[in-house]
Amino acid sequence: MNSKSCLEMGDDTLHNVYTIERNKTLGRHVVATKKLGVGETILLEQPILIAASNNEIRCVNCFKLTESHCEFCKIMPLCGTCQQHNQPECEKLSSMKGLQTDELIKYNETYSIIKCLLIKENIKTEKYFAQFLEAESHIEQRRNSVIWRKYQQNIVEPIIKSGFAKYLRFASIINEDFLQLLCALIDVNAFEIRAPDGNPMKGLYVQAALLSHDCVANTVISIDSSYRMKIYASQEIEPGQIITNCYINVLLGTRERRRILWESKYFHCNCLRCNDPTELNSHISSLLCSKCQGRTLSGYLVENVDAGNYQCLVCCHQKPANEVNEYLKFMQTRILEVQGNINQLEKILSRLSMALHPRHYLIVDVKQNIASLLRSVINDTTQCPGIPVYERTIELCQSILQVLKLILPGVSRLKAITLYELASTQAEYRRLLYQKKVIDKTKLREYLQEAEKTLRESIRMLLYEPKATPEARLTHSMLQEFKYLQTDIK
Ligand SMILES: C[S@@+](CC[C@H](N)C(=O)[O-])C[C@H]1O[C@@H](n2cnc3c(N)ncnc32)[C@H](O)[C@@H]1O
Repeated sequence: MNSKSCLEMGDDTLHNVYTIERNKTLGRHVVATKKLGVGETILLEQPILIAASNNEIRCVNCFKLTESHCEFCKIMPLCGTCQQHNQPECEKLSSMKGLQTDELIKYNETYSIIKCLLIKENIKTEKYFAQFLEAESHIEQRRNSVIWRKYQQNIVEPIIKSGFAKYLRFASIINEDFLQLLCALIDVNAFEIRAPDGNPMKGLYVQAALLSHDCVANTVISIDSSYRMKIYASQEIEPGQIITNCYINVLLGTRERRRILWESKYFHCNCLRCNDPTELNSHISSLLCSKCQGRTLSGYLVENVDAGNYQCLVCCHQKPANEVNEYLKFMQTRILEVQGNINQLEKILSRLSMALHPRHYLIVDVKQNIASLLRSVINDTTQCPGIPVYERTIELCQSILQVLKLILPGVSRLKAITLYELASTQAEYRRLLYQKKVIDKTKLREYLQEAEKTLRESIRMLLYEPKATPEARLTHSMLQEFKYLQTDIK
């Protein structure tokens, strides 16, 4: 992608299916003006800004990692392959004679703010900057916080010292607070997007940022290889209904999700899932009750936030929340220590299964890890995995899907990919059983029809993905596999 298209976002297609409203809790938010069917496009948008994350330095044209800079403006990172970046931006920077470029180059986190200021400087793009300024920043909550002080040192002071402001038309409004405001606006409103190497970057989409959060969102967000965002309905949306996006990983428990949302977006989530101690019956944060489990009554402990404990829904047995959280933190570290080791992960899984609900998020996390390692064994043509490898993969995919179906109603990429892994493992497994003469032709056909049904469900969910995405490419392979299955069945 080049930076020119990045700045042409205002001309993108806006489907006239929503209106922007405002209330006390959500601030501005997006409401459907008509009934939206599953998969219906709500918004297509180009970002106004793409910025590197985690202190990485990326070419401003192709976003690959680089250490070199543009030979004209001598500021913006530009890789050896890219000849130029956004022309007005480069010309403006080149014209700043006497600018202390060292300060900017030394503190590379300044680039995103410099680019923001240049969006305002350019009369063709300043309207997008104006829209961006209307967004929520929570600047007062951030004042003098750790992040504030970090940005003060790494962004605000270097920009001020470089003398950058004096070259801008609106120099008089640039002060420490204004630069902190821009940093806050990016943090609260940017989306995590993928760099060419798969690492995270930040993308600023002014329209899409208007969507409020819900832990069970009614949209899917997809970003293609030219960073164009597509938002489509994951389930039917009625006129007047709020259109929502989930800002965080759905495979976390309420305590973790709320903590992350509070620390990064400065609000307390009160969605249906967060307010339900069973998390929509998924029990993704529940524990086994050591008092009544295994007896006639099998209870689960769910968190009672107000009481600061976990309480059994059947026998009312209690555990202090801090004790539970310490245990979860400890087990999380153990999981990280044994990444990539199937046997160790299986051991941890048995240990977790004695304490946590079978759909607890840590159990799901370990199961996902094991399933993905087993899938690599199955896909590796140099290995001949035995029947237990297939059986275990199928079992794991099925139990992961049970959780996903509860917390991700409607269309979901995660569900589609898990369904695909299940279907292809099922098909390969049954073919192997047939080869080994464990099952006959009739049984094989029956089983392949089952895999075909699962694969069809998966493909149906990925059909709405934009063309230039990994998921669209995956759909292509899935369609091939679907054809093979149909031929085999015939
Ligand atoms: C990406 S912005 C969304 C647009 C924002 N309301 C605006 O007016 O610019 C994220 C901010 O919106 C608010 N917000 C979004 N979802 C919310 C929710 N479910 N509950 C409360 N506040 C929410 C929070 O202030 C959050 O920091």
